[in-house]
Amino acid sequence: MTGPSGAPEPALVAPGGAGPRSLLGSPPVDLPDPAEAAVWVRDLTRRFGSFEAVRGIRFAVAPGETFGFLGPNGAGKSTTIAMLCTLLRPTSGTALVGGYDVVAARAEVRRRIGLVFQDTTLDDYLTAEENLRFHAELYGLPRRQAAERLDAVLAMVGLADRRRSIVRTFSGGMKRRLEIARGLLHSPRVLFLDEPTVGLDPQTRAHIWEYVDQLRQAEAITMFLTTHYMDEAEHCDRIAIVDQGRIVVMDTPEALKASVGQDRVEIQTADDARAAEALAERFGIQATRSGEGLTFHVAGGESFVPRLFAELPVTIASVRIARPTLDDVFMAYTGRSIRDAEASAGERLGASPWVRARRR
Ligand SMILES: Nc1ncnc2c1ncn2[C@@H]1O[C@H](COP(=O)(O)OP(=O)(O)OP(=O)(O)O)[C@@H](O)[C@H]1O
Repeated sequence: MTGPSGAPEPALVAPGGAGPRSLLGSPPVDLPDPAEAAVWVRDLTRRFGSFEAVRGIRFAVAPGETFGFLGPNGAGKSTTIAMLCTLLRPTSGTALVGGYDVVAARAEVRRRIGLVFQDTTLDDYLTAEENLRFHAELYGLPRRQAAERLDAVLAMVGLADRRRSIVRTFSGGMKRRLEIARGLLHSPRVLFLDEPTVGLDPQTRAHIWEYVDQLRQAEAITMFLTTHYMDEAEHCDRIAIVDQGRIVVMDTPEALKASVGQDRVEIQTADDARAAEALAERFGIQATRSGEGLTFHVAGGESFVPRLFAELPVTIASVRIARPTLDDVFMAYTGRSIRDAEASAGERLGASPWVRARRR
């Protein structure tokens, strides 16, 4: 796999900032001392029969960091999170959470983590408060401590005034917020959120993120989340872009976008097919066609556009230049858009009865 042409290879930055790393294929990441990391993962793999869902990933998350796994459906995000939460045994490799091994010290790991999963596990027939109390008992929280904590977490997710409502009457967004509150109840060191906003409408997703961002300030907690929404990855301190069981690249969202280095140019023309041919012949640019026109990437979009008008033998109706997004980063490092990756994963996954059963 190759990086974006001409772009300097971004570093796989491990907590502590220890030196640059090369990154593509299976990158040799220098890991910090396991004792300094909230999550520490070395060469982790997971196979299902002959299929390798997670293929030797390596990364570390610093205490207090919000770290995201960004990738299309089927990339191995949930499988990784399930291993880190001790719900699935790795095939090989090592993973430590809060300094404890996820295989050898499951109970220690479980005490230190909170989970918010894609599928709701709330009891619909209990009130918000009863759901939380049940969880506090499971974790053996002393009664007074539980009561205080319950007040705090309900306030944190804006549900204090709905504490006595039956969960069945909650909207999807409220349920997700309650799940986040529950995940935080026992004051975990690391909160795992697997696609925390999947299935919610854009406005509710934005609200959930407001709460998550506030939590980061209030709790100084480490967060590990997965998402296939590019915009959500922007909330992370660092992200790992994952594809087909591998970490393709890992850095801050800003550094990743800077590494792509090229602007995205979208044009609408009188004849897109001819324009695409001319772009290839005259400028060596491969443009992709969408319903709305042509898209391509160049360094210095603004200075390129006048040349385009002067040299393209087709009338240009409109031009739009955009700075790189995480979408472009995904495209640059994997060679396809996350939407195409999702579509092909969908075809692949569609055949699997296991996945069909899991999907709502
Ligand atoms: N128990 C299982 N048995 C067989 N295959 C599995 C199992 N769990 C996961 N897989 C396969 O492993 C691959 C990775 O799945 P995983 O759920 O980790 O992906 P993901 O990135 O989290 O995507 P999604 O958001 O759709 O869950 C997929 O191809 C999936 O079909």
